[in-house]
Parts: sequence; C-alpha cells; structure tokens
Amino acid sequence: MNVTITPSSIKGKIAASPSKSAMQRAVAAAMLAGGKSIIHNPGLSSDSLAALDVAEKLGSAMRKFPDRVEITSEGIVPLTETIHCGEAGLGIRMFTPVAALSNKALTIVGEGSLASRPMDFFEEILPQLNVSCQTRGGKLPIRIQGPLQAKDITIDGSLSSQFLTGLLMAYGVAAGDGKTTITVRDLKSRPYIDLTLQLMAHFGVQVENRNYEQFIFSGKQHYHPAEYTVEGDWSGAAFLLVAGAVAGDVEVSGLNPASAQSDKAMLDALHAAGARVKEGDHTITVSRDRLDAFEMDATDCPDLFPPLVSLAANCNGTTKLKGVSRLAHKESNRGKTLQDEFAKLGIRITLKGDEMEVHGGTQMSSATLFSHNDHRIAMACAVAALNADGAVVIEEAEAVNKSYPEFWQHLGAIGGMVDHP
Ligand SMILES: O=C(O)C1=C[C@@H](OP(=O)(O)O)[C@@H](O)[C@H](O)C1
Ligand SMILES: C=C(OP(=O)(O)O)C(=O)O
Repeated sequence: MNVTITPSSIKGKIAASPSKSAMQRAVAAAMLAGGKSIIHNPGLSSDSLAALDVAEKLGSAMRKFPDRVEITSEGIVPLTETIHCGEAGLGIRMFTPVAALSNKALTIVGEGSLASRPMDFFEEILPQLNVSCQTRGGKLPIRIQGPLQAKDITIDGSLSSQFLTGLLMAYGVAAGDGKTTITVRDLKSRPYIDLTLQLMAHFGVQVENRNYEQFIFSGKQHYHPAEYTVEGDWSGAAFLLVAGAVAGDVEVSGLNPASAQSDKAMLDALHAAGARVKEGDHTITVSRDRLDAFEMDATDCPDLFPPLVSLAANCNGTTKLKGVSRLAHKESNRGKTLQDEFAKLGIRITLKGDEMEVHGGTQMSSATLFSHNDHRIAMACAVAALNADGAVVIEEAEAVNKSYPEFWQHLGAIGGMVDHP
C-alpha cells in the first residue's frame, strides 16, 4: 500500500495506542500462570496478535473481546509442532525459552524481516539448559526440545536484551529451590529489562536485579493469574509528539510518566531540541517552536532513532545521536535505511562508527520513499513529510501494522493530510 502525505499543520488530541512490548510480556506471563488472567487494552498490533496466537498454540484458551482478552492456562502444553511468531523479534526471543519448558519437539518460525535476524544465541545458550537446539546458520527456523532446566548461566547482553527477557520469563517457572543466577555481560536496552521484571512482579515472580549484571532467583516461585492493563505506547507516541514539535500542536494522552518503557526518553530529546513541551497527568502536549540541533545517547532506547531523525531533520544544525550500531538487526538496518530515505528528502545523514549525524534545518523536498517494510521507518518518513515542499509518497506503508495499526488514522485525525486506498 502507498500512502501520500501532503504538507500539513498538526492540531489535535490522540490517546496513545497500547504498547506491544508490555502486551507481549503480559501474554507470556498469563500463559505461565495456571488459571485465568485478564489483559485489558490489548490492542491490535500484528506483534501482539502473533503473541496471542503463540499462546493458543502453546495450549492456552483464549476469549477475545474488543477491550480485553481472557487467557486461561494450565501451563505450557503445545498443541502443534510448529509455533509461528509472526514478525516479532521480542516474540520469538521471549517465547522460544518459554516453549522450551515443555518436553515436546518444536519448530519455531517467523516471517518477513525475522527470517534474517540473528538467533544464534539460542544455539549457544539453550543446550547449557538441557534443551537441544538447532538453527539454520544462526537464523530461523529454530528447532528445540526441552524441558528447560534453570541453571546458573552467563550470557552476553550486547546484541539484544530480548534473549534475557525470554530467559527471565522461563526461569520464573523453572528456577528451583535455592539460588539461581543469570549473569549478563554488557547488557544493552536496559529499560526493557525493567519492563520485564515489572511484568513478572505483577504476576507474582520476584527477581533481584544486581546492577543489570546479575539476576537472582532465590527459590521456587510461581506466576499467579492476574488482571493487567496494557500501558499506552511511548514508542508509537514519539512520532506524534515529534509531529507536534515540527508542524503544530498535539496532545497525546495515556502516557504513564513513571513507565518503565525506554522510549519515554523522547521527552528528553524534545526538551533538548527546544520544543515547547507540557507534561500533564498522563498527557503530553507539544507545540512548534524554534528547534535546534541536540545530542543524545540512544543506545538503550534504539527504537527512538526513527522519530529522533524526523525531529533532527527539522532542527537547525547538526544533531549527534549515539548508539546507531544497535540498529543493524532491527526490521531493517535502520541506520542505513534512515540515511537512504532521508537523503531522498534532501536531508544528509552521516554514519561514523556508533554515531549518527543528522544535518538538519534545510527545506525537505517532495519524494517517493520506501519503508523497507519497517514500521518505524514508515512513521518517521510520514512525520518528516509534514514539512516537505510537496507531496511525499511512502511505499509499503502498511508496515505500521506491526506496532501501530491506527497510525495513519491517528495522523489524519490531528490534521495530517494522509491519502491512502
Ligand atoms: O523487549 C522489547 O520489548 C524490545 C526490546 C528492544 O530490542 P533490543 O533489546 O534488541 O534492543 C526494542 O528494540 C524492541 O523493539 C522491543
Ligand atoms: C525492533 C522492534 O521490534 P522487535 O525487535 O520486537 O521485532 C521494533 O518494534 O522496532
């Protein structure tokens, strides 16, 4: 699907869509708790729907309503040999160790960009936990056979935090009497682990976090069924907040200021760039003002790079963003993708080692852009297009469904001139 954005002024209010990061974790916890859990505000992102499908295939009973989903589980009892994780990086990396709690031979698959994202971690780590594991050269499919046994283990957290999230979730069930420790070297995306631990605690499992280097389970625990409400998504909201900063005035509600979500750091960037920001109770208002280049280390909030680049393109001067090497293995190679697509708008981006420089403040031009089937690239292009000198076409715009299926409708509702079939 192509979407055409005509330069427009932004004005309006939007309620943030539900966070897929929180939702997928809630599904895993509900699945691991014996009994009935209720998840409110589940949302319809493809990654969240894929998580519900995984839970069904792993034996949970599901009742879906527009505002909630009820998950009834008796533990991990796979109904099929193949588990399909859609295109969700977190999904596959979290559900693989969880599925390995069963003793059944399983094949874990996914689609789209997931087929080329690294999974070799599992081949190295799962055999140490008594799970046989084979991948195709470090990529999908992943063949496993458990049951996983929790043991003291040391892992590398520098590529992604998602593998640790999966192990923590599974250890919540598998850790036995006594003390079991996951030691992690060089953990990146740390706030995502806070979100994991928060979710686990909500469902009754406590883990001691020693400075993101050791995660300690002291004794046997159980997940308890619970009610949980999925928070508004700071990652998706970041695009709307930038739209307000560069093209008018926006109010986004449903954003928890105390959230563990890493992407609430978008507020720091908006302040640093000089945007007018008002922080209310769960509501953020951002209005256009003079914007100047800023510096930020986004190593631990890698998903902010796309909206940060849309903001930086509108800032006078050269914005410096650290952490770009974290983007190589997302839905696209996002450093390069942002460089290529923003070049078509006339914005020069340089990549030097771990740093990205965005040379902003010049008039952006009408162009045809390609999302690379990456939801965050599609949304970053759309926000940049608001200030172009003519229409901007975005190809494969349906990519937004992965995290934020309402994005085009929301952008239109706040004044973005969005044309699509
Ligand atoms: O745990 C999560 O929900 C996520 C963790 C991050 O991945 P990395 O830990 O690989 O950086 C982030 O990029 C991804 O979109 C979602
Ligand atoms: C990288 C992302 O997600 P995942 O790794 O879960 O596919 C994302 O949402 O930008």
